[in-house]
Amino acid sequence: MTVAGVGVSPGIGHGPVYVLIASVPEPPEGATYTGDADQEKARAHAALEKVASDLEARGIRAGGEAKDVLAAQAMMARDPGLAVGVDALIDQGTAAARAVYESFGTYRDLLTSAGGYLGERAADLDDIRDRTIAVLTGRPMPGVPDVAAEPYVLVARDLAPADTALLSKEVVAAFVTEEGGPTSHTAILARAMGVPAVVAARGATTLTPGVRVLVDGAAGTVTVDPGEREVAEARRRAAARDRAIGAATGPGGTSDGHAVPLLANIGGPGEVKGALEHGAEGVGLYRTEFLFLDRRQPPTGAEQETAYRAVLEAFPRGKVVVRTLDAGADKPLAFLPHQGEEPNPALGERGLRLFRAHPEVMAEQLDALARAAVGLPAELQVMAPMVATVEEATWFTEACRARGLHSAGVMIEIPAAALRARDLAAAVDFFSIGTNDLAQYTFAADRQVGALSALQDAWQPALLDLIAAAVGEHGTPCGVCGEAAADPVLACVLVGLGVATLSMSAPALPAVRAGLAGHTLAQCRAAAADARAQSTAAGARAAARAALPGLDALGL
Ligand SMILES: C=C(OP(=O)(O)O)C(=O)O
Ligand SMILES: [Mg+2]
Repeated sequence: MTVAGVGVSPGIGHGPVYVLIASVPEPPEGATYTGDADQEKARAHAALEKVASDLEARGIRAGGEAKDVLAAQAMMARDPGLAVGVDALIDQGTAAARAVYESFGTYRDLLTSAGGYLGERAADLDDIRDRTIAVLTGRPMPGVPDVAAEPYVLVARDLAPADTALLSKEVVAAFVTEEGGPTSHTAILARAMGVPAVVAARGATTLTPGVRVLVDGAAGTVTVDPGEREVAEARRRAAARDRAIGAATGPGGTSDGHAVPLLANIGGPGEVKGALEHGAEGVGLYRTEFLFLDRRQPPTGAEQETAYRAVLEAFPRGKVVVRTLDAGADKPLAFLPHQGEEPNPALGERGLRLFRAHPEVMAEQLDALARAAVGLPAELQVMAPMVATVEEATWFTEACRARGLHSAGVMIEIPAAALRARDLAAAVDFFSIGTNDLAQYTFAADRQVGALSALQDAWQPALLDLIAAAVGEHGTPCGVCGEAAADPVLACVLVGLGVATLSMSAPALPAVRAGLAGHTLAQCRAAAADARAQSTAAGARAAARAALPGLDALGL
């Protein structure tokens, strides 16, 4: 049997299925136990202690801030008051699992009514409750195991950044999700980790836990219980492709010497090593929001400065494009609450718009960036996300210049900005096209929704037209940092459209480098023209391939 989806991170993954459990069912009201009360209490205490020590061990493995957060959670599980509450309920005949559920409920109400920082701890408490109930009822633990005897294939409805924070290639053989499109965060994280991934795979969560599957992250297939020969053949093909693309080295460019700097998209200093290993010439998109996610307080200016400096130091001769905080919509931040629920978060107060509502957060970030660059040779460029108008672009660049940040640009990810790039060009030093959001807003298709993944296809001719409009003839340099740049065929088309730099998840760099090195600038231009002459995404892809004869030999 094969489950089909959309391949978003190439490579072959093989291993047993682990289905991510999102929640543990509530133990039935009025549940009782048979047997001895002391034994039931001992079971409850042992379960709480197991959860506490597991959390502590995970914290030690993760280190950093996660260690403190998990240690604090372990302390909650060992709270004597909680145990007293559980015991009292067991004395009244309530089963241990239900007693745990109800005692945690009392604590939860206290925390949420206190509000603020304490209120935000309610989610931690729910996590401990669910874990304890899972132990008591013999159910699988919610959350993702971060150690395993053998790398597993993680199957989920969707994955949040917090689910994957502790994972690595050594633990996960592949990701498979039912939701998500090519630009969803599951896809971006998988590519950043170099782990094969298939999204929009309907029915994947019904796969039997433990069954072995073969995931082809390029073809978008998940084959259940494959034969040994099939696995070996898939691995052989992937290795041959890796060898062919690994032969291209050095700075990015076409075969006739048109330079196209190849840059990395990173989420923090932790990804610098991978970027360098894959030959990144600099950073084209530093998504700073990862420094702010899952925090109850924003990072201090000094903490930000350290993170930015670490990245600038790693690229003494290259450029580093730092994007200011892109919060809101799919990246909500606990300390920057919205005024009420937004009915359409992707169309709401996000990116630069949120910064305008909280100018003190932007001031602190820009000041930290200016300090981080002092005395370093790297070329720091700063850009704002979600800019729609000249007025917004001007507001941002003026704020940068006031702090001595000399290269200030904006992302082009809203159709209005692409259409009037000529006007914005006068206000900024550079552009970077975010094709993920540009596709989302062009096709009115939420990038998190798996069912709409076809509309997230960056080969859609309408998107190619908007990219051409953004590059324009204004002379302001324009790069691409959306996931479209990671497709080696599309990368040639983007260069043919006049895009100056390409930035992508680091593991995608070798294939893009090889694709460009196998073609001339004239071939890239012809591929772009042929693709734009088509009326469908499939037609555009086929036309571009036909104009790029070097792809087959590279296995691309
Ligand atoms: C690069 C982009 O930004 P993000 O994926 O972080 O929204 C984009 O929208 O293309
Ligand atoms: Mg974006």
